[in-house]
Amino acid sequence: MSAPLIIAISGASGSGKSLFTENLFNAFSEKGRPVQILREDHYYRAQDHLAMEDREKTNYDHPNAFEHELLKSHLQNLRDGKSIEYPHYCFKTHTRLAKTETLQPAPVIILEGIMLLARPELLPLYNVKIFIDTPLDICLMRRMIRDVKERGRSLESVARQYEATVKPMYHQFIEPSRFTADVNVTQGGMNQIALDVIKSHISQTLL
Ligand SMILES: Nc1ncnc2c1ncn2[C@@H]1O[C@H](COP(=O)(O)OP(=O)(O)O)[C@@H](O)[C@H]1O
Ligand SMILES: Nc1ccn([C@@H]2O[C@H](COP(=O)(O)O)[C@@H](O)[C@H]2O)c(=O)n1
Repeated sequence: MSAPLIIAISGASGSGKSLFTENLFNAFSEKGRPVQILREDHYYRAQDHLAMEDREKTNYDHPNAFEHELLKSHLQNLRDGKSIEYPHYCFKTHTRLAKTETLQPAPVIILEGIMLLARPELLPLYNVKIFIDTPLDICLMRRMIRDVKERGRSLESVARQYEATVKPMYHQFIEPSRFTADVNVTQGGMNQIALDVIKSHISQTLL
């Protein structure tokens, strides 16, 4: 198998990265192209050694919160045609789950996460870099709803975390990383024209 096409999708928390990724994934799966999705969230560091109250104090919006060395070696393995043991993460307990999942290499790999374009050492591994450019107030609104419904948070804790780390780290690391992207996508995960343009680029590259 020739080297896979690696597409990195980044942007603020709540910008629509996951939705965009799923829409792109569906477009390729329909055509029978095996696509593998990797989420940077799964590479948050394990924190089993910390008490819950200490885990709650971690800055999850700093690049060092992720084990990017592991992500990098997984990308290299997939590129070399080798399978990986993909970690799983729990947002409620703030740590990795014990189980991993064996993932096989595929012709298209879609990666999504907040810090993917902020780590210079990862950039050469990507063939296409996309930034989902959504106004922060919209991201916050979506995050509030999602984190309360799906990640076991209270409204107060979402607001506190947003002020303390999410917003300042966005300005320090994520926002400047948009300039490394090949494509900046406005209007989030449902921007059909952006999806079509990217799909057509990928289809041509895979011919
Ligand atoms: N364009 C959109 N319009 C309406 N809701 C959206 C849109 N994009 C994303 N959402 C919703 O907002 C929430 C956060 O989006 P998600 O894709 O998970 O963001 P991210 O992965 O960037 O954190 C999800 O519930 C998602 O369904
Ligand atoms: N234990 C954790 C780990 C991460 N977060 C927040 O998740 C955000 C990134 O994930 P998205 O799916 O929203 O892109 C990031 O902004 C972290 O603050 C968390 O709250 N708890």
